[in-house]
Amino acid sequence: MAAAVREVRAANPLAPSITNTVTQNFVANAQLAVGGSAAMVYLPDEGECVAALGGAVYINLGTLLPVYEETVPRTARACAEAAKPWVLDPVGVGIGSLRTELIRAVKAWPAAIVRGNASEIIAVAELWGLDAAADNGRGPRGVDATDSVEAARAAAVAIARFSGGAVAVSGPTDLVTDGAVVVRAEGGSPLMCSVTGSGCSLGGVAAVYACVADPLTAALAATAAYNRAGAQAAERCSGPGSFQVAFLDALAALTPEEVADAPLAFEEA
Ligand SMILES: Nc1ncnc2c1ncn2[C@@H]1O[C@H](COP(=O)(O)OP(=O)(O)OP(=O)(O)O)[C@@H](O)[C@H]1O
Ligand SMILES: Cc1ncsc1CCO
Ligand SMILES: [Mg+2]
Repeated sequence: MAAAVREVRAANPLAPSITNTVTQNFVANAQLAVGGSAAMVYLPDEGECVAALGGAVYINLGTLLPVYEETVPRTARACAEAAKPWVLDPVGVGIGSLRTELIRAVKAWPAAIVRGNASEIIAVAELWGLDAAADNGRGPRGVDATDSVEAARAAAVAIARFSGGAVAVSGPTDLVTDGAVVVRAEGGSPLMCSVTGSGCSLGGVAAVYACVADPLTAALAATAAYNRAGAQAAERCSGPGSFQVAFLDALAALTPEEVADAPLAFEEA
């Protein structure tokens, strides 16, 4: 994790995004704060182009446009063909039919990291037919979780075993797994739920680290960085608005050691 943080600062890797219009700015700024480079695109040929240019791609389904019916599968396929890791954030899975279709479609080119809140991870495992234990989810309420992180454990492990990558479930305690180990990470702040895009930008930062590290290390580094920076920002702010500013400052100031020393609890999956 420390090496990933250090290498990103040294190499300034590009992790392009296809991501929602609500939080694009926060995603890009968080990617820059950790030392990465950002580029947001919408069109199918641009997705293929940036898949070739970038070290890893972030795809977030938060606010779909008709063109995404082409952009998302073509970009995921381009990543798979170029052996580039990509990060899936299945925001709002369950809203409308296109989201469902796209998540079904990209099962063919599995993401190196699937990042979402607990309800989204449970819903993806169900959609991909991966895990019978997962269908006790209550389903996302719009873009927010209604399930606990622990309720998504089996779904997260099933997705990681299927993809061969990592799954990061965010919440009060984060859970990250590669299908062999399950890691829990504490920290952050409840204020992160009052700033839209805390999760989206976590996915964007995971993509930056995936440019230089394996999926599990990248997901853990991003999660640990968020927990550290979130806790520090909460001490320095006076509410959600100043929290977001303090959070970006804290993210930019994190040392590799602070990220690597974040408390993590490992167990066998
Ligand atoms: N109660 C909490 N205490 C501490 N940290 C939290 C809490 N809730 C969420 N977080 C942190 O906030 C970040 C985003 O997680 P969250 O589950 O809110 O994502 P999300 O629902 O996908 O967000 P969004 O869709 O708005 O981007 C993670 O780093 C997570 O650890
Ligand atoms: C609020 C919201 N709506 C669609 S995407 C998004 C950002 C948080 O996921
Ligand atoms: Mg989200």
